[in-house]
Amino acid sequence: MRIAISSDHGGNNLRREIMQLLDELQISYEDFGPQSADSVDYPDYAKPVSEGVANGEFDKGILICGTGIGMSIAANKVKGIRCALVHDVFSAKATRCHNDSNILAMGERVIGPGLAREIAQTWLETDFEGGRHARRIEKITELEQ
Ligand SMILES: O=C(CO)[C@H](O)[C@H](O)[C@H](O)COP(=O)(O)O
Repeated sequence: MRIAISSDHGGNNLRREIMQLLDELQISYEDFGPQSADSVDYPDYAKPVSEGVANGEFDKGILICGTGIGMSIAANKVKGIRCALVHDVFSAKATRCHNDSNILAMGERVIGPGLAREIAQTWLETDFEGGRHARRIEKITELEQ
């Protein structure tokens, strides 16, 4: 599994925490920054991760900003992206099982690093269930046309 990850300035610390988790889990990833604490615009950092997942260069993406909201809105503008904004473990599991979400968004100003790590690990390790959920994903895809 290959992961693309980025944040804005509001998500820098949590992004580093999640990259540490990916190292621990021996999951390979590409870090799209930012590399400084300067204020940046989250759509600029959502773009390479979302496009990389949409074009198949990466299997999944992780986006972090202050709330996760801006990142998730931006990511979901890219065709083929199903970005889930998640701040609890139940939803992390459910969005993989039911929505086959391919990007996880979280907010550094919303949850602490311990919960964020648990959410990310659950999301990374949970498979899509298919079945009735596949039919619904097809209908989401139709909305993109
Ligand atoms: O997009 C967001 C809100 O939906 C993110 O939380 C951003 O990180 C936030 O807007 C950045 O705010 P700042 O005041 O410029 O740090």
